[in-house]
Amino acid sequence: MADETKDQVAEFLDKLDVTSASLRTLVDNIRSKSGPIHVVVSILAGTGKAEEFYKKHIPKFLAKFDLKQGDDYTTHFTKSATTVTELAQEVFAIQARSKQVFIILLSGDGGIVDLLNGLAASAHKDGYVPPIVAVLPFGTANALAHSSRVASDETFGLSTLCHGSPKQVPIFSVQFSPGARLVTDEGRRYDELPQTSSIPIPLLYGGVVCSWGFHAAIVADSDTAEFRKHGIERFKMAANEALWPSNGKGPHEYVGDVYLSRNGKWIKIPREKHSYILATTVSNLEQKFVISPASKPMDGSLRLVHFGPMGADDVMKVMMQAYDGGKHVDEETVGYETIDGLWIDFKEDSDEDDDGQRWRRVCVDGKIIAVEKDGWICVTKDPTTVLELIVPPR
Ligand SMILES: Nc1ncnc2c1ncn2[C@@H]1O[C@H](COP(=O)(O)OP(=O)(O)OP(=O)(O)O)[C@@H](O)[C@H]1O
Repeated sequence: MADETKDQVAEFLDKLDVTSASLRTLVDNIRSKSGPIHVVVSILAGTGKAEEFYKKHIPKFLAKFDLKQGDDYTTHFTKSATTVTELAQEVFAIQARSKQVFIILLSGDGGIVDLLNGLAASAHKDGYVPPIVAVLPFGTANALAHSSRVASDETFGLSTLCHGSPKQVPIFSVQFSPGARLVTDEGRRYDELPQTSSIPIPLLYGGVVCSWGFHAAIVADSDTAEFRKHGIERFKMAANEALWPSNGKGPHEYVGDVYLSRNGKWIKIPREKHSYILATTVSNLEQKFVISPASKPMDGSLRLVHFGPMGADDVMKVMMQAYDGGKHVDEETVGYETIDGLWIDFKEDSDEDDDGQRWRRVCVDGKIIAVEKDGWICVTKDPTTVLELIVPPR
């Protein structure tokens, strides 16, 4: 963290008038109903700066609102990749049966998706009170935070936390064919996914992106401790390897049948091979990477960006246009449409070597799922309010 940034946060805190902050009202309201307050610090998110920031600023910040650690709020530092999911299932979901839970989350998109999935089963039951979450963006891409303008100044989201108000996080569900597995531990492990309770169909919820092809590949390939050291550059490094692989082949042409649904009708994309299939509820996948320029903060729309096989230079050109304010969607070669759902039948047929699996990797909000040979996924908008996120005032 740059010294200048530290000073800007400290300066903001010194000048903060807590009486005029909407957080004052929110905290008073939550405390009057004995609602619990939690701070969750994802210590390995991004380049690992969340813990340092927490220690320097958060207890001091919360003390301004008469909140003391232990008495008024509980702090949780992640101990493993499953800490946030476990907290959501074992603590927050139970409390949310009757109370408004308030969570300050120092993490990237991964912390949000873990909360969503840990709470989703409870959220579909009567009496559930959606927790309010304030995110301080300490991840690599922070897509949800950038798209909802949470971190539009230099206070790491503290200004939004003080002056913003809660809004439903629009979500989608992704159902997978039964053999799909969650890829963890830098691609070395394959874990079971949660299932719908009634039928053995693996199911995940997302609030940012579901992709297959080039995007999923670079997220998957760059999710190693070695790549993570490079911060946001890790995506560009992985992109270069995917576009100009060392075996001299061009970028992979992903084989499958892709259908989108709109107004109750399923339409097949008229192409057997693809480079990029990406459904998203947000505008920005990174601060400057505007994948869906028509999406407005938390507008509840699901949009699809897609294109067929292209040479490496052309794929790179499309990506650069996305970095240039989202101009790629005006290209004739790029499909961009509002959808209600997405279905993919994977036709990548090799399963003897790693490559079959490799080309059937799907990304849901940064998580990587390997789908089995002849498998499928189905993405659908879900109207349930699982979480509310504090977003800036208009
Ligand atoms: N103590 C820990 N031990 C092991 N893994 C951890 C620990 N803390 C966090 N993680 C993992 O690190 C990852 C951090 O994800 P998160 O999305 O918050 O950050 P990011 O991937 O850098 O950002 P973004 O998703 O915004 O690009 C998650 O997979 C999380 O489970």
